[in-house]
Amino acid sequence: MPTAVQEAHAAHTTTGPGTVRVGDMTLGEGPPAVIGGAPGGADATSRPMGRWLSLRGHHGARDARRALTEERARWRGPLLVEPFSAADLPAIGDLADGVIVGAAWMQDFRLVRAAARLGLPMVVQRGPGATAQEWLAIVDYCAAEGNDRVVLCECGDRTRGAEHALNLGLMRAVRARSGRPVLVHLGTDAGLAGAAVAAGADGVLLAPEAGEETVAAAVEATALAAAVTVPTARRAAPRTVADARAQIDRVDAALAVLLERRAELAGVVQRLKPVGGFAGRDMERERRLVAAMARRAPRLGEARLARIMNAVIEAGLELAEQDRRRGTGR
Ligand SMILES: O=C(O)C(=O)C[C@]1(C(=O)O)C=C[C@@H](O)C=C1
Repeated sequence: MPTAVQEAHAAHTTTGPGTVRVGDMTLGEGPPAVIGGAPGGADATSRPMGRWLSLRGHHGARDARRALTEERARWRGPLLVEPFSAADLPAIGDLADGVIVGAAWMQDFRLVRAAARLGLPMVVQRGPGATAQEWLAIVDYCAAEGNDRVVLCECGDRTRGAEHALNLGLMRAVRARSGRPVLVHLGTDAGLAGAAVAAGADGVLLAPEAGEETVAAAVEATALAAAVTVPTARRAAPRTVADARAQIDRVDAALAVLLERRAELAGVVQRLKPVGGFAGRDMERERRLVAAMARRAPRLGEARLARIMNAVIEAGLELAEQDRRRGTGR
């Protein structure tokens, strides 16, 4: 059964780009992907959907086959690899699920073509300062080798002061123009993960060394952004019952994501308060949060919102008490 986030995101894809499968990850469909960062242990609540590895840092000094075999021992999921040179391609063909054409490689057409001939999905990064035209030219080089499984990745431009200025407008335009899934490279900072997805990205790339907390932040921000952007972005007035119901379904999918997150946070409060659960109920706090919501939902108004929020809050308290009894709370 699809999750609420997948349902919320489905609308994104009916008119969105084509899809590219990398191992068992589908880019351009379903929830936005988070690729890279700490693989997460058995008890991790958030894991990346895929990982990537660059062989460039070793300048060819490290044996690609050995590096990839080691990575495979740590990570069984989808693996993308950036070669240092054409010499790395046979190992990548045998052990990886996709190739990354790094931002610094954009002008190396021979390497791009040789990599495309592996037949694996390609993630083509935009080099600093490169125009949409130059970026999309790489896609044509891949296509010329019979490889149409291309994903684009916005990596930003170097600016004075800030090292990494992402161009989300360019990313959005290229996604629409090329009909291909697009990722945004965030490095070790997940702060723009939600903004990237809200701007239309199909996922984000984190630095391979990004820690578990960064992965968790990116997973949460991208899921929430996908859930809330899709229903509010499509405000065309529905004309039939089926249309209106389809739009309601998308809004409900977003609500489900938010309600799940709210329950999780309310559970944290129950564990931290001196008296948690129903016994520690704080009606003044509830009244204030309803009043604040009524300012955003004036047509529903305080009285109706109070009924809705009472049910939401009681469901959260029930769940928190159940978690406490079973010792399962996060
Ligand atoms: O803020 C608190 O004290 C909570 O316990 C959280 C919460 C909520 O779900 O928002 C739950 C119960 C309280 O009556 C008030 C608010």
